[in-house]
Amino acid sequence: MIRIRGLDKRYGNFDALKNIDLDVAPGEFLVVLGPSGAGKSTLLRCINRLAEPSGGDIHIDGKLAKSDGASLRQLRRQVAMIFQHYNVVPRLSVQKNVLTGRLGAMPAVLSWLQLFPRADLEIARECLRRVELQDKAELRTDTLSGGQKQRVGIARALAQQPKIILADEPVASLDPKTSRTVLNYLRQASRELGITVVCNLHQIDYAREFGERIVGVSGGRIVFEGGPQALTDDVLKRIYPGLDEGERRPAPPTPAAPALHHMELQEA
Ligand SMILES: Nc1ncnc2c1ncn2[C@@H]1O[C@H](COP(=O)(O)OP(=O)(O)OP(=O)(O)O)[C@@H](O)[C@H]1O
Repeated sequence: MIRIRGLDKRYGNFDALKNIDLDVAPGEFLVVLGPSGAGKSTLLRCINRLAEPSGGDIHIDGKLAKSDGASLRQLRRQVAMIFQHYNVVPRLSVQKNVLTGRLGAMPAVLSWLQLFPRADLEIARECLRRVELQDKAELRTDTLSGGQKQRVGIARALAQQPKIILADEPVASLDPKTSRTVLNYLRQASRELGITVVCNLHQIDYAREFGERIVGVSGGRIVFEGGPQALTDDVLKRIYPGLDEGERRPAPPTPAAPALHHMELQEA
């Protein structure tokens, strides 16, 4: 579904990605693991052309990705994105946020007027049902907890009916229990709908639990590719050079201070 060959991305003199070769199979749930600054976000942003590669080729579903307007529109319809900070519109209802996933598929005049055909309203309802937020459809999105906002982000991505979802650290701002819930919704959708998912994660334990395959990125290069069982201590040393064993161990199941806010807002 995704075929990357010789991908380079430079920012000035800095090599953010160096000679990346990567294949992602249709329907696969691939986790990209690596320390901060490794190049994980840059990799996703090159795949959907939010960042222009400095060299190399990316094929999506057999087609060479290009940067002209028509190619970009087609690419953005096929590839949805989920962000760390949810990127929902706070004052809009949950349903309207999900419907924004339909805008790329609508005639321009209807999207300007925000007139959604009945079929799109049905798609939005079905996507909200998948993340079990159908009862919150009419609420303003800023009344939801962090985990619920990310479920809206997933529903919006699904409403796009994409072939690929790129998830850029989708649970970095959430406590462990909520993180697993959110990743489960994403995995379920991928399995049931056959959507290819590339998911950037910081957390080793989630990578092992959710990744069908894991790619380790360090210093802009792929330093590991394999199944969760192959993610040994030696491999982790390659992905996280300079960190001692204790630091590489999964975080204890207590939420970090910033996540407490989300915990307080969670549903009972
Ligand atoms: N627009 C930019 N201009 C200059 N440098 C950039 C830009 N975007 C990213 N970089 C640099 O490229 C490197 C890789 O960044 P990237 O955001 O891809 O890392 P990451 O692995 O996603 O990190 P994190 O987990 O902290 O988000 C970093 O050193 C970053 O500072």
